[in-house]
Amino acid sequence: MSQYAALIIDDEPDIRELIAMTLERMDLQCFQAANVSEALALLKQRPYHFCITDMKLPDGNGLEIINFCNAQHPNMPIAMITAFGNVDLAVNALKAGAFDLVAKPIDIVRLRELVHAALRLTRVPANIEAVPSSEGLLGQSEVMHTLKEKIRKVARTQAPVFIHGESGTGKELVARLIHYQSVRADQPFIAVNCGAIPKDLMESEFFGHRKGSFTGANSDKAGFFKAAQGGTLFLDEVAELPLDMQAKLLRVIQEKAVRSVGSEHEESIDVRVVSASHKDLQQLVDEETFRQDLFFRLNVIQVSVPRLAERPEDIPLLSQHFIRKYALEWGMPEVSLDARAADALLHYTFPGNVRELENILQRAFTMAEGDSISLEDLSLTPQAERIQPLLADTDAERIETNNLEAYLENIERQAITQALEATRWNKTAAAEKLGISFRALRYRCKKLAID
Ligand SMILES: Nc1ncnc2c1ncn2[C@@H]1O[C@H](COP(=O)(O)OP(=O)(O)OP(=O)(O)O)[C@@H](O)[C@H]1O
Repeated sequence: MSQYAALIIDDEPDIRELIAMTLERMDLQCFQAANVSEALALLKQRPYHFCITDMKLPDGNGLEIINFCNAQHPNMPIAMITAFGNVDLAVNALKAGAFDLVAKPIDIVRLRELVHAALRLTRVPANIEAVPSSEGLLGQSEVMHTLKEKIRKVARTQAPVFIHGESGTGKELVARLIHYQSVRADQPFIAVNCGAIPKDLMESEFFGHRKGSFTGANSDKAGFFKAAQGGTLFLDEVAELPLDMQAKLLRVIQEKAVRSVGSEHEESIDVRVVSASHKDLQQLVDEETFRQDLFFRLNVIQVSVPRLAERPEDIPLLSQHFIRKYALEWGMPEVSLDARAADALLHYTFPGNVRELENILQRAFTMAEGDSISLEDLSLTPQAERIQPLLADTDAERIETNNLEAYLENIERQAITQALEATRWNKTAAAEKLGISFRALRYRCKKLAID
């Protein structure tokens, strides 16, 4: 007897038959329904390992099936059959929790791949705590529970995800968890910082190049998309992509194919794109620095990562985790925070979020004498200094100079250094503080020889 059961919902008997034949060859026992009410009746009778439903049904639509299953069978992957060009409905289906989409006319090879992926879901740990602890997202606060639940749900679909949150909140960690909870867990996870790639190398870094296609291309290179084949490509700081690159990226995502620089052929790719930014992409779209169509593609599902200030109750747990981590890494005995230090951390605002907390504790750990970390060891920047405007008194002075350029460079250097110090040399956070892009900050640091 077959190990798996599938439910096929479509009002066209030919399509149901085609899907049933394909699935039966894959050793699935198939049940069929021609409309929503038949489907709901079958869903109430027994569990299924997989469900595929048409979007438009005579007495309703596929979203009703998804909503019913979200409540009754939350672990069953549901694929949605969509008519070509119906992007809005497709996006709604993914947002509602559909596992993946199948375009009409149905491509049997693609359907088989999709069913394989759906059945693999049963082998993926449903519980986020089952992921190795080094990868774990720490936090017992309510906002973190909500986030973990969302990650669990999102990991079970193939939809693109956009992760929004301030610098250092753990966006990359969230992206990794989405990958490791998904059917792609045993395939590569490739993380790319879009703000750190030189503009003229972008195309070759993303899509690869053929040997000899430009000066310096001494061998074939695969590029990020091909490196992530079968897995997940994480585009961090996606707002930093220049507009021409955004257009190329959109094309690759739409076509599911890449052409390396210097190659004549396109190669098909199967990569889930997860992106992140601390910036408000909708605002960038309004300002016309980010393409609306790309935003629409990337932002099918949005996950927000809370600031550390929104979950102070997690600070003790995180502190203990980082102290233990450095004690282990450096082979030293574990220390604890004394009462004043613990209290100060609870009331600190952490513009650099969890990363800043980690940096503070790493430094304090090296400073600590004896078996505890004191308030002094933490060297917290006083609140007043952090909110003082960067250049508070320049306009009060009379400016006299015979070298305007050097004078301005000096002010620029001062502003950048202060922002870097205030963010513990976290360039992403410093750039945000200064209101410039990560790339612009990198360029200015280089120009002004700030190390
Ligand atoms: N909830 C958490 N539990 C444990 N460690 C965390 C958590 N959140 C963040 N971290 C740690 O904090 C550091 C920063 O996290 P991460 O790089 O994921 O942040 P980010 O939001 O992607 O930052 P950026 O926007 O600057 O790229 C990492 O070392 C990460 O492991």
